[in-house]
Amino acid sequence: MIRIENLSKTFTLHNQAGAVLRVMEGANLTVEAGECVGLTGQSGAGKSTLMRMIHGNYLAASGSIRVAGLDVVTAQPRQIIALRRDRLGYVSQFLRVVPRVPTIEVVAEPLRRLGTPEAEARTRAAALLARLNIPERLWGLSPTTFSGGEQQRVNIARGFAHPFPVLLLDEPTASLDAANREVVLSLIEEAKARGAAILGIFHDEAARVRVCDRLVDVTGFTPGAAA
Ligand SMILES: Nc1ncnc2c1ncn2[C@@H]1O[C@H](COP(=O)(O)OP(=O)(O)OP(=O)(O)O)[C@@H](O)[C@H]1O
Repeated sequence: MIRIENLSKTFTLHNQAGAVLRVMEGANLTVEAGECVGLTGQSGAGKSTLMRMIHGNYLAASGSIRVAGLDVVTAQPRQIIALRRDRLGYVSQFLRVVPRVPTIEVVAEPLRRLGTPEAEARTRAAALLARLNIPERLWGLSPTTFSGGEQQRVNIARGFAHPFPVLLLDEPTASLDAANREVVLSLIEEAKARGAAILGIFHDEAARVRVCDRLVDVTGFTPGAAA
């Protein structure tokens, strides 16, 4: 489902005399269907950079990243847009939304983009919002003024609305209380059970132990570290 081979990444700092940072070299990683792999490694080791490359936000210097059959390193932008629409979900830590769009629409939108009938999309969105304990009186409001934890839960509801075969999770339990953390861990377990391939960053160690089948330390992908 995710197959990364011999991946390298450099950053060119155009505002600093074109300095080139080599941040990753010879990275290999596979995530199979039904498996959850956790990325570890100290701050700055490259966990987020790797996730952004898989999502197609950062361009690799070389190597390949096959996600549900598409190599995102060489793919055209429209192919990446299609991949994100139906096969690759990404739950980042922060919600980014268009102002004034009601919460229920924010959550239903990924389904509507796939052609799900309006009523069905809203029913699914409502079920997820209820499960994540977002009070119904807030569903018609834009989430822009919600608390950090509420915004994170709206983001999770949106990320889990469509049963993506591949999911990237960036600290999905970061600012949640115990009850909501439990809901999110159950959603992850259910996604694994239906065969999703999941790659995540979990600073919450207990969460990591519970949902991850394997851990991969990205420090091994630091230039010079590869054997
Ligand atoms: N857009 C960018 N431009 C230049 N350098 C970057 C950029 N993004 C990341 N880096 C560099 O790449 C390296 C890896 O950063 P990254 O954010 O992937 O680490 P991380 O393991 O996710 O860290 P943390 O746990 O602190 O979030 C760092 O040295 C960082 O400074």
